[in-house]
Amino acid sequence: MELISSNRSFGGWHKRYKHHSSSNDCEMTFAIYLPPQTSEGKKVPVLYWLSGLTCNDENFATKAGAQRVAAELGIALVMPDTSPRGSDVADAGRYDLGQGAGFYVNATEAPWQAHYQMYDYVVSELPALIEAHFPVTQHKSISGHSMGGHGALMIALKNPQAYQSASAFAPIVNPAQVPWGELAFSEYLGDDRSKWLAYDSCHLMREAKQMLPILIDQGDQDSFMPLQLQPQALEQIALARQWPFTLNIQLGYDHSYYFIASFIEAHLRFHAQHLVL
Ligand SMILES: N[C@@H](CCC(=O)N[C@@H](CS)C(=O)NCC(=O)O)C(=O)O
Repeated sequence: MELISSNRSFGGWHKRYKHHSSSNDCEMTFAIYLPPQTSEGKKVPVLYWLSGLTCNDENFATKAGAQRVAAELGIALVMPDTSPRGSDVADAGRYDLGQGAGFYVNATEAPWQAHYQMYDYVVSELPALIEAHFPVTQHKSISGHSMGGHGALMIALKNPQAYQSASAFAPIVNPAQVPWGELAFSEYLGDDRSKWLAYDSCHLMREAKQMLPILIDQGDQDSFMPLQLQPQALEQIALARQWPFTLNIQLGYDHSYYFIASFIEAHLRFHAQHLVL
């Protein structure tokens, strides 16, 4: 692991690293925010943040303003990249497929399967690396935005024993049924739609055996909501299953980090209720 940069922030440290990922078979970059409690020798729980299309580890770190409340609560933030990267990694020359658009799945189809193993990276490789090298406990929760909201909900629904809680901003809840997901899943997973369901939050919630608390915020002025996001589809399933689930529709808010920055504090405090601090 190689340190790229280190910045003091709200009494803690924001650090960026690169390392060779065995899952993705390429060099990956991630960021970690270590709150001030870790300087006092304390181990803290972790909130993993998964970003959306076109992002890398820096969008959330520089635009969401999460560090102040993470420092107050004593929660580390881990921010992976959104896909494998590099000149020998397949790409598509468009914003919603390929580099910057890994969709947090394990690709099975050429040319993607050689490097696009983001599910294994986020679920297994990265937590093992973080827990081996930083003063953190094994307690973790997961959150994300848009494609990363899909990633956070899908990963938590598939691994309810590994996460205390999950939250999302403007998530793609039904990727098997909307254009962004249909494109990505047909490329990464092939044309057999039954294989897509393994990564579809609506399907996973319908089938789930174990429930974990979920919070979603969605702006009603988000131009992607009608076609790509549809969080009400997940809410219907949650209601039918009496799931511990909250969907807040926020009036006037769009899809941007201005929206995320407005409600990230509420998400951090939600996760703090479920993590051992
Ligand atoms: N570029 C795309 C939109 C991409 C987009 O909105 N990306 C969101 C995540 S889905 C984002 O977080 N962008 C980076 C940023 O705002 O910092 C378009 O114009 O249609």
